[in-house]
Amino acid sequence: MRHFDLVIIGTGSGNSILDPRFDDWNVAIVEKGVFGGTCLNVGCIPTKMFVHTADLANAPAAGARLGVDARLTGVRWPEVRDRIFGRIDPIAEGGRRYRAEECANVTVYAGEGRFVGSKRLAVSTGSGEDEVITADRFVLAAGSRPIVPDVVGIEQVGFHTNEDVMRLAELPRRMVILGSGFVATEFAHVFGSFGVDVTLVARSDLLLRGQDLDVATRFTELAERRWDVRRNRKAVRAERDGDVTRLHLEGPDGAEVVEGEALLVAVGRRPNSDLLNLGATGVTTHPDGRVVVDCHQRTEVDGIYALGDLSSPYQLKHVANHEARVVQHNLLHPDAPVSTDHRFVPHAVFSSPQVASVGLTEQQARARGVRYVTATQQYAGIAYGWAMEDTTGFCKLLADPADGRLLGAHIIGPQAPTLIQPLVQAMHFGLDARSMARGQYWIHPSMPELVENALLNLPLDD
Ligand SMILES: Cc1cc2nc3c(=O)[nH]c(=O)nc-3n(C[C@H](O)[C@H](O)[C@H](O)COP(=O)(O)OP(=O)(O)OC[C@H]3O[C@@H](n4cnc5c(N)ncnc54)[C@H](O)[C@@H]3O)c2cc1C
Ligand SMILES: NC(=O)c1ccc[n+]([C@@H]2O[C@H](COP(=O)([O-])OP(=O)(O)OC[C@H]3O[C@@H](n4cnc5c(N)ncnc54)[C@H](O)[C@@H]3O)[C@@H](O)[C@H]2O)c1
Repeated sequence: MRHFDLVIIGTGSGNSILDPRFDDWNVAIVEKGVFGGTCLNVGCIPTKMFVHTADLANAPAAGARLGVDARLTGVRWPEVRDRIFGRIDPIAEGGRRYRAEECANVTVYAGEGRFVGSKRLAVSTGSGEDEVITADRFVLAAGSRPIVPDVVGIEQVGFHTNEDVMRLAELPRRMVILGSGFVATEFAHVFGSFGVDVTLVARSDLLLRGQDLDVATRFTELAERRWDVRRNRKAVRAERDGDVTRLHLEGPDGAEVVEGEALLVAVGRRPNSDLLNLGATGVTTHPDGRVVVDCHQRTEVDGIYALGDLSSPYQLKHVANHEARVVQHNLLHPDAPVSTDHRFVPHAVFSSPQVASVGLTEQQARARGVRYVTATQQYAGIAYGWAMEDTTGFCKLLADPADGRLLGAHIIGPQAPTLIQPLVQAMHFGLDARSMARGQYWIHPSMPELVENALLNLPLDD
């Protein structure tokens, strides 16, 4: 039985832990899927390559209003798809080859890991025979996977998830998307822009309902102009009839049916902890399946760490990367561990319009009884937004009226993920709203004046 100094399960963020400081460690990496994990292969990176392409496909329609007549004459889906994965796949394979062939201290196991005892992992290698390996330390970085909702017949209809929808052989004429969060709204933008008729089925009253209420409301209003949005619907049954998938819904007006040539399921992701038989090694999980870790990313078992979607309350790549850096430090310096900082985790939804957010929403501030004031600045009210003739975007801020400390920031509109970053910085480094607004130049006429004016609008105590 081979024994290692360290075994890493999962090659998404887990793979980034190894740097030259680990060159004299005997390490095994276990990966059951494609090297590089979700973000590279089926998540952040390819989706944003499709989103960028979708934004271009949308440009002619947006131009007409401003007197620029252009026409979208077609989207060459097979070329778009192959261009994107022609860039992604070699990176995944290159990463695997580098670890397997060029890192003398690293053994790559291509198979599924499953604990069979205390710090004992069985790896299925496909040959029928499992290999059991042991280690002093483990890093659990096994990520998450799409949830399949409890809908009668769904397993039989051949639904898609983010794992395969970006590699469709051809664009469907119509697509039904079940879900109303990040994945659903990003893919609705992509496929809708490419000419697919999108029907979005939301269980809730609002799309992106985790966002600040004003943002979610505005996003939902705009989405209803682009896609066939069915809100407050419960999907009860799915069936396939030739090329068509039908989804039977129950809603406020009773039963109805939506249909399309493709069905995309995007109703959230669950941690892969259930695949690891963690009980055998003493690692515990929360009721939602997340591995229990402390602020140093340590599980309850000495020497076993966890990170990313497997354990985090945030299923975001920048969070998984941050947690991987914490684990990396703590493996090297177990007697001087550093902590994870989850205080101000931003996120962005790359749909259309774009959305970005950090800190408390107004509904969270109210529920927590926090004293706050808010201010909202429309894009239309700053020079560049006015020049663009934007009529729907805004920046909303929440701050402590006593000291001007920012509590939350929410932007919906062009370049929202970029515009939010100075606000993330202000929150991290404790910069108050007044100093931030008045203590520096803001380039005129540029988009960040949106942030400047939102800050100036805050009704802070004198
Ligand atoms: C469509 C989509 C778009 C996204 N876009 C963004 C975005 O724009 N920005 C952002 O911040 N986040 C985004 N995310 C979220 C982001 O991709 C994840 O938060 C991040 O990739 C999680 O990284 P991880 O290392 O925890 O897990 P992963 O990258 O999923 O890595 C886990 C790896 O472990 C392997 N594995 C699992 N179980 C086992 C086992 N038992 N044995 C061996 N190997 C195993 C898996 O095959 C996988 O390769 C997106 C997610 C999706 C689905
Ligand atoms: N831009 C980004 O950073 C990005 C992009 C994609 C995914 N992600 C990450 O991946 C995670 C998963 O994305 P997601 O969109 O799958 O999940 P999500 O949690 O964002 O949204 C899931 C939605 O599905 C709804 N839902 C749940 N069960 C349902 C059912 N049976 N029928 C209809 N609707 C149902 C929920 O109410 C929720 O609104 C995100 O939370 C996010 O952390 C991030």
